[in-house]
Amino acid sequence: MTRAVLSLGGNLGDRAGTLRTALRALTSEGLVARSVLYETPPWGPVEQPTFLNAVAVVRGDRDAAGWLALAHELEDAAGRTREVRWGARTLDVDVVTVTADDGTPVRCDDADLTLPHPHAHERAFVLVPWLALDPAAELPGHGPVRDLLAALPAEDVEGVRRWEQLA
Ligand SMILES: Nc1ncnc2c1ncn2[C@@H]1O[C@H](COP(=O)(O)OP(=O)(O)OP(=O)(O)O)[C@@H](O)[C@H]1O
Ligand SMILES: Nc1nc2c(c(=O)[nH]1)N=C(CO)CN2
Repeated sequence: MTRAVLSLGGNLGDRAGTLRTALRALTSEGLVARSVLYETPPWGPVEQPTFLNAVAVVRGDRDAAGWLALAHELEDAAGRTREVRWGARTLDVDVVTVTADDGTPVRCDDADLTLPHPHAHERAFVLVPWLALDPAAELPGHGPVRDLLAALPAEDVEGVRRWEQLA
């Protein structure tokens, strides 16, 4: 068994409906916990609409490649097409970390699967929902999520706003 932290986001179409459908699909995939939805300003160089984001923790029989395959299945089910890097999309599901049951983090350096996710430590849209879900969360190789958030510009962190009440 492994445990994966997934980041879900989207900024096209029915953002909340798409995210809720994906989160519901995770209930049959060993969903352990999920954050509420947050509204987040676009991260990165592309000018684009505001995102809704959430973080989910899942535990199941899949290995790291299996969690990535699930991420792609969810994106495909949301009608996502792959166009501009870091650009607008109906649904983006990133695998943030995968951990074995003994606590060992899985590390991968392939272009197809890099673990931990190479940008998670600098993305308030990942760290804020993750910390709300798990105050003891740690990003392997980077440290406590709480400390990573404290190191980000305040405006990045304050831009991430809770969009729905506690689930
Ligand atoms: N940890 C990971 N989680 C999800 N995709 C990954 C990961 N590591 C590598 N990839 C690869 O990245 C490729 C491009 O993903 P995608 O189009 O979602 O990029 P992006 O969302 O624009 O950028 P980012 O991955 O920085 O959020 C995917 O085909 C996937 O195989
Ligand atoms: N706020 C926010 N910004 C992003 C997001 C996202 O999910 N949320 N995903 C991106 C794709 O890599 C690029 N920028």
